[in-house]
Amino acid sequence: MIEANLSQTHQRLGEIIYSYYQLTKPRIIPLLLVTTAAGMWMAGEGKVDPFLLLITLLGGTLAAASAQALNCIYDRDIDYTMERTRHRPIPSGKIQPRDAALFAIALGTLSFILLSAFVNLLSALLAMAGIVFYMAIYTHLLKRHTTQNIVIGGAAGAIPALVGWAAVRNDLTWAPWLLFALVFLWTPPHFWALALMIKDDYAQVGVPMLPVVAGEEATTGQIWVYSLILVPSSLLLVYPLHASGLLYGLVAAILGFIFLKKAWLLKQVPTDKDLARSLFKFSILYMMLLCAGIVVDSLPITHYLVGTLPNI
Ligand code: HEM
Ligand SMILES: CC(C)=CCC/C(C)=C/CC/C(C)=C/COP(=O)(O)OP(=O)(O)O
Repeated sequence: MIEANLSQTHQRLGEIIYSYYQLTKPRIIPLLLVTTAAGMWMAGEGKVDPFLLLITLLGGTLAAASAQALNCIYDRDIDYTMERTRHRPIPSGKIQPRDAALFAIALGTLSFILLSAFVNLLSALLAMAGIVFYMAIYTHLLKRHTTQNIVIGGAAGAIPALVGWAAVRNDLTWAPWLLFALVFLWTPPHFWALALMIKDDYAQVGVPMLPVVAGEEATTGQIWVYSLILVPSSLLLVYPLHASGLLYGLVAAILGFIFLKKAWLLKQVPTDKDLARSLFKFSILYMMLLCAGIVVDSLPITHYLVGTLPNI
């Protein structure tokens, strides 16, 4: 009897922990951290202190989780109506908004304390700016009011790259701002490709995502324009900034070619959901590999190997 009660309590506790985990939209956080790591390695020119890395990624995780939990509280009405989001912890009644708010405040506070105490004030303030921008500008001001919601709001998702650089150098030069710009330019193709697939959901709750208001043709046209700016911009890290080298340049060029091809194919058949899905999925791989390219390119072993290549 006691054993059965204990096992029930364990199970209940497990469910509660899982619900809080879900509240942070955990699947998105790893890619945000990958952009932070790219900023760190670029700033450290291949050498990053493991303790600094750990604390920065932990602080970044806590800040992003806090931002997502706050977003879940604010958007609980539309999340309840949309099929994709109906099972989130707040609309499904697993977590009360008040408890979620306490959780989000605790995460945000912990992030600020960790980053300011063990990293530096600039990175802590940037992470806080990310939370405020995502909530106040994207979620509150823009999401339900303009088709440009994710273009301007996308700046929040680009801040973790700045956090990474600032954690190592305690400043912000052209190179981190370019990395910021790459994530910023990448966000519209990333999100609109997905929005093309789930536009009926957004239409149902009156969120003016571009495909809902302007239609598929205009959206794929915009995706194409942003992709056309993104791909050449990614090479600016090599020249004129010299913040990354030829290996990264090669990776960026190959990834960029595939990105442009997928965006172009989608532009030809704007209603094809498979092409939209393909671009959305590739957008995630693109950002992951682009950042991996920055990291690998910065490593001393890469410099050594590139140095041993015969001059052409
Ligand atoms: C305003 C900007 C953005 C919006 C509106 C947006 C929106 C979304 C949405 C609605 C999903 C589907 C998630 C779900 O089904 O619950 C998604 C997936 C995803 N997003 Fe974004 N996103 C944005 C920016 C970013 C940024 C900056 C990153 C990271 C650098 C990112 C990384 C991801 C990843 C990794 C997934 C796939 C998650 C999975 O495996 O299901 N997103 N995004
Ligand atoms: C430094 C720092 C903490 C930055 C915060 C970055 C951050 C949390 C970016 C998230 C971007 C994102 C996935 C938005 C989802 O949009 P949505 O909320 O409209 O998606 P939904 O339709 O799934 O709810």
